[in-house]
Order: sequence, then C-alpha cells, then structure tokens
Amino acid sequence: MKSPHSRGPSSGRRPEGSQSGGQSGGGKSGGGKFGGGKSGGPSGGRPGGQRFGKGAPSGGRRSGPPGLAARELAADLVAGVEEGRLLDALLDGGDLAKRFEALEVKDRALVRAITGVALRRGGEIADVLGRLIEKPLPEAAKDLKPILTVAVAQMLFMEVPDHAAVSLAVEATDRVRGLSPWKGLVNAVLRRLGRERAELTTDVDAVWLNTPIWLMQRWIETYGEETARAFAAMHAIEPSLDLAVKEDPAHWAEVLGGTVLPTGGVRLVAHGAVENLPGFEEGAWWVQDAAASLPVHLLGDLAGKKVADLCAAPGGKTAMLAARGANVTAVDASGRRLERLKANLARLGLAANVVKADVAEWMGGPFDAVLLDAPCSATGTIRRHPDVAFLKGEADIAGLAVIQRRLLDQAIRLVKPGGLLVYCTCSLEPEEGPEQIRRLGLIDAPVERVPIMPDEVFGFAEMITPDGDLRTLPSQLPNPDARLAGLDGFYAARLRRL
Ligand SMILES: C[S@@+](CC[C@H](N)C(=O)[O-])C[C@H]1O[C@@H](n2cnc3c(N)ncnc32)[C@H](O)[C@@H]1O
Repeated sequence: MKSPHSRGPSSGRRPEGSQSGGQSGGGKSGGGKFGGGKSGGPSGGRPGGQRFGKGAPSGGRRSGPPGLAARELAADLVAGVEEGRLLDALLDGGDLAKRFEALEVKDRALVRAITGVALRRGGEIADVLGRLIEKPLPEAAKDLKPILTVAVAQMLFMEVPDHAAVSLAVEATDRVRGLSPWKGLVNAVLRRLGRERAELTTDVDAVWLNTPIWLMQRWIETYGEETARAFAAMHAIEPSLDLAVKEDPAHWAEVLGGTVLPTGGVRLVAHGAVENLPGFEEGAWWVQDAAASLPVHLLGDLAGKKVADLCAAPGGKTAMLAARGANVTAVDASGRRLERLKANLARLGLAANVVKADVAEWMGGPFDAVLLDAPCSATGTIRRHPDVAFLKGEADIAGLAVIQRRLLDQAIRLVKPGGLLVYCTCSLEPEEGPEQIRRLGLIDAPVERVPIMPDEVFGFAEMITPDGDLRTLPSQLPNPDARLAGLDGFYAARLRRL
C-alpha cells in the first residue's frame, strides 16, 4: 500500500486564480493517495511503522516523561494505519491495544485526539513536512515519519505548546533503536516549523490535500464540487458524540450536557472515554450516529413483529429494533463482532436471537421485516473514522458492490410477501446505494420501492432523493458550533416484497 502521506507530482497549494485547487491541482498523483503537495517528503512515501519498544511489548519499556507514552502510541497507531490496518482493529487486541489499555483515561483520550488529528489532517501535515525536509530521508530514518507527523499534528492543530510537542518528539526519537542520530534533525525541523508556521501553511487547499484524489473526484462527479468540498471540510473536524437513548432523551441530554436531536438521539461534544459517562454502566444509551438511527425508523411499527437484522454486529440497529419491541434475529458472519453485539445487548438489557452465518447463504424466516446494513466502503463515516480515507481504494467499491448484490438478493428471499425490507449502507458511493436498487428493477426482482416520506425522517425533506430513498450527507445538520454539526453519509431504500 502507498503511504497515505505520499503526494503526487503537482502542488496542492491553491493555484492562482482557482477557486478550489480543482481537479488539475489535485491531479492524478501517479499512485499517491492524497492530493497535491510537494513531492518527496520525509519517508519518500514508504509505508512505515514507528516501533517503540519493539520486541519488548510492555515490561521492556522505560517509562518517560508525562505524555510521552501517549505520543509514542499515537505515532505507532499512525504507522499501523499507514501499513494498512484499521484503527479500530489496531485497538482491538494485540500489543498496541495493551499499551492503550495501560494508559490513564486522560492519556487514552489524548492518544485518540492526536491520532485523529494526524489522520484527518494527514495531507496538510505531509505537505508541511515536505517543505521542511527537502530531500527524502534515508531508509534508516523512515521511522521518523510518524514521530514527526504526530508532532506536527499537535503544533499546527492542537492546543499543545510547541516546546512540549518538540521535546517529546525528540525524546521519542531517542528511544527508538537506530534513530538517536536523528534527534538533532527532529529538533531543528520542528523548531523551524514553530518559527515559520505562517509561511509554511498559508495558501494551502486543505480539502484537496487531506482527501484522496480518487474519492474527491468521485464526489464531485456525484454531488458537485461545492458539496464534495463541504464533505471534505467536515472531515477535518472531530465529530460530535451521538447517542441513541432507550428512553427520556431530554433527561439524558441534561445529565450529559448535550442536546436532543430532531432524530430523538442526544448529541454532545466528544470528550474522553464513553465508558466513563453517566448512563453507560446502567445501559441507558448506546453510541450511534444520528444518521445510522434513521433506517430502523423506515420499518414503521415493529412491536411484536419478527424482524431479521442482517449484518448486525456490533448491534447498534439490533438494539434499536429490540427497543422498539421487535422479536429480532441478528445475523453476522463475524464471531468476534457478534461477541461485541452480545455484550452491548447485555449492557442495555435488550434481547435478540444471535446467529453467526454468512447472510448470502443463510436460510431463516420468513420475516415480517428485514434490515440489511450491508458491509461497504464506509466513505460516509470518514468524519468518525478518518483511517477509512487512507485504507479504501476505488477497487474496493467495485468488490463490495458485488458482495452487496449477493446479500441483497438473499435478503429479499427472507421477507414474507407484503413485508418490508430496508437496504442501507454508510457509503456515499452510488454503486453501494441507488445502483443496487436500480439493478433490482433491471432483473425484475420481486420487490417494489416504497418511497420514504419527509415526516418519516423528522421532516428532513433534503434527505430524500427524487426516487424516494434516504440519502444523508456529512455536510447536513449544520450547527454554529462546528463540533456539533454533521451526519454520517447514509443511504437507505425501502422495498416491499411482492
Ligand atoms: C456496517 S457493519 C454492520 C453495523 C451494524 N448493523 C450496526 O448497526 O451496528 C457490517 C457488518 O457486516 C458483517 N458482514 C460482512 N459480510 C457478511 C456476510 N457475508 N454475512 C454476514 N455478515 C457479514 C460484518 O461482520 C459487519 O459486522
């Protein structure tokens, strides 16, 4: 995989007279995933992973000054994503997860914050580093890149004093086998950034720098340039924490210092570990983006109905279906993710029949209603999962569309005649949304579309397509406080089985 910070041949700085940096400004980068920027850069674009304490998973690590362990772990996570692993996977078992768990709660929050910024603003950071380090670093120094990335993230985009970011980066460099000789360079580069930040960061088209070119071009084609830029702008901001509440959202909004959304959930500024928030232990709420709560509403009254939740784990929609009185069968192919689903339901005091199976082959039911939340490229969730922008490519979309087709064909077989099927994905790509439904028309599948009405989605008419499907966008649900704005990009279509 290419390093996400590897840049193309053309500059990502705003071309004179251009509104946007445009397609020619981003250019086809000859394989680099992110748009624009000076060529070269600190690692020459090689994927690399900082390896603090390599070979000494925990006991062999010297402790350092306060905050160092958080920076080291953030650098290792950034390196892990560059190597092609999802952040959630890196923090779900293994050495990095152990180091994360060993940190105090405030340092865990710091790791998440630094890693998030380093990934969200990865193109801008790489651009600055490319200006500061003109010649590619030699192979022996490639592991400097995540250390520098994390330091620049703090200096440019977080309220961390420069001296703290610089000294911890120098200390981190000193602790990696073979990197000590580069301490002076790290110090000099970061101090220069401190002195020259204004010159180094003006006239940058952040939207193009931080978004993979292929994705930006797709969005422009599908949604137009203004909307595509609005998505990308939202990706630079850490999103709110959205909660689905079992009952009494107004009470929980007050307790948690949030607001009740028109969709019925509670939204608050994200801070710290959710496990420590009031109501978590007693199972009063679960984390769910406001947009992700909408597909279940499209199934109408579910009390006493037999409902299949296909591709159900970790169970956000299962919980919603169960809380609405459905008799739910939750099916997923991943045993590990189903364990999380079971734990989530247990905490919430909700129940479902849990089945581990490949939905494409599973025979059950028939059901009064079926929800298929198909695996997808997740390009609608980049706000929440900035690593997705690094790890997905255009080829993934075509491959996922084939899987979605098989799952949708099977889901139709599982619905009783007259019953409803909601197909949804958290992707912004047409192949994973409306194209799937268009294909059903072409093959004469035994379903008809049941158009969604604005009052079923809390009056948000702008979320309904001319065909009557749901399409939410990262740029929707604006708020004067940017930390409380936005939605995941979701698509949903409602079908009736004939
Ligand atoms: C988008 S996530 C589902 C999120 C879930 N519905 C929720 O609301 O929490 C997609 C899920 O599809 C599952 N999956 C992927 N391919 C599958 C298949 N062929 N059969 C069953 N589950 C599958 C994955 O394990 C993953 O849990």
